[in-house]
Amino acid sequence: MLFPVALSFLVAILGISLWHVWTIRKPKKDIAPLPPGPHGLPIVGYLPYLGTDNLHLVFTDLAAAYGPIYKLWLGNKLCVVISSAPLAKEVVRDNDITFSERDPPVCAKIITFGLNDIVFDSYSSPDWRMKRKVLVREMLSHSSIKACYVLRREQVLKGVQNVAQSAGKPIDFGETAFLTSINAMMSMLWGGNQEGEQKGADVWGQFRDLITEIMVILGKPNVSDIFPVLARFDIQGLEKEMTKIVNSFDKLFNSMIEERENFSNKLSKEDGNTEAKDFLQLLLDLKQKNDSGISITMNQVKALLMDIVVGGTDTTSTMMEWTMAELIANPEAMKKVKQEIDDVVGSDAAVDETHLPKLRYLDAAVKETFRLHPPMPLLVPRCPCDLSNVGGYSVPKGTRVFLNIWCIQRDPQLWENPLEFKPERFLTDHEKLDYLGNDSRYMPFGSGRRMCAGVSLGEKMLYSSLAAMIHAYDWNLADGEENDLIGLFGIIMKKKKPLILVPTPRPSNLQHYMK
Ligand code: HEM
Repeated sequence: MLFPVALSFLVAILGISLWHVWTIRKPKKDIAPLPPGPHGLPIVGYLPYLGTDNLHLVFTDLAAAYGPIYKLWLGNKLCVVISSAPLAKEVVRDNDITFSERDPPVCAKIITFGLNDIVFDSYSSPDWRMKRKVLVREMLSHSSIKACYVLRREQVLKGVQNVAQSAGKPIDFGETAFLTSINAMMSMLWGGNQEGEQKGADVWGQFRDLITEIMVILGKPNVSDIFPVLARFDIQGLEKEMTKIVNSFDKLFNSMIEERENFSNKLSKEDGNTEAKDFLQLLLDLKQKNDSGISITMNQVKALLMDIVVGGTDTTSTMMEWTMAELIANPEAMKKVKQEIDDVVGSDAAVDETHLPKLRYLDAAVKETFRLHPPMPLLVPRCPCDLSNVGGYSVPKGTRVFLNIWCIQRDPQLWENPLEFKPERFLTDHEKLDYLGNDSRYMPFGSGRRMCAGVSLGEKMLYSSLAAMIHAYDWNLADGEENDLIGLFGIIMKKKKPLILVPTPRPSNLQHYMK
């Protein structure tokens, strides 16, 4: 008697459980399915199949198999990859606010003084708005960028002068470009009043080394991001390394700030003049002024400095290297760029920023390089703050969304002969495309509310340094070197092999940079 009762009880429990599972798993009528995607392994998901380099290429191959929107699991993280212009538009324009969150990696939280920066802070935080306003409207406004032009120009001239020491010898062009852009950036950040050239050079050298280390660590996949439950063990030791770096940065920032505060006090006592044009002073002034309605903490000041130094230097110099590499590989285009610079600047002066609007072919060549080699081929991943729908598929809240602009900017349906370097396309059929992300076929600086905050400064630094180098020297590939145009995926996609070139001075032009 007892047995049939127990059996019916068990059947009832099983029935209820099955019904429960069925109702949970069964997609609700009005909720679209998740995008298709490859199967992975239990626990680790698709992670073992991603390989160790060139994630954008793996993602592009998967798009050929699964379509312009697909999902994959990396550990227990759901990721969605978008690889077509119309779907990218749905994300960054039509649903911009929903997709304006980030999903910051553990190491990014450390290096940004606890998400006190702009790149990784949450869109919904009022602080993010305030910081972005400070950077875009105060520090990088048209008048501020103009005001620190002298500091930038001095470093471009120095960059050209430094190359003169290696005339006729092979040099690593990427390294030269990096030195020029970090020096220009540091000068704008801090250069107005630093005491002692040598001291400045030493500190800038330390920044340079630290930035390189940050890029290496941020570029490594971190087990703590994929399995957050393991984060406290820091299995690869990356968080420990990043903490060391942020401590070094902190020391450098503290000494810069202290030195500046002492210097400003001294000045104001001596002659009542506290005005300085560099970014550090602008930030410190804002921190002190309460009447501006902006209340910024010291950690936010440091994190903003970090965004500028890290976000603005490697990107700019990497693009100098890629553009030079494409011009070396395409001598006809190089000839046109050089001819245009010679026509506009002549041999009576050095390149300066007033020449840039007239260098239309150079502009087209740089844009074409951004198309083929965007330094952030997957942008900075987005994260929806709510369940959303893209291309008829559900993208749940918290999904990490990659926009594969590398794939979109080489899509044969959008670009004629997409693999060819053809600057002319930006003078004819694609003349209207710019860096503002209004057209989802082309967005090397991103798009929408989270697009790059430093476009105009990055553009000025890149164009003026490159034009000056081409004006002052002829550049040729060093003997035995290859110019292979292959990228290596990382937080910034650089050339896999460095570009080793031999500079030959163009004496009548070079003299204007040596003063
Ligand atoms: C060639 C130079 C540069 C390139 C290619 C570049 C590219 C990018 C990209 C692709 C993003 C992500 C956009 C998105 O998610 O849609 C970004 C974000 C950002 N960039 Fe740049 N960038 C450059 C220069 C600069 C400079 C010079 C600065 C500052 C002085 C800067 C500051 C930022 C900041 C603060 C963000 C985060 C914006 C946010 O999340 O709200 N960048 N950049």
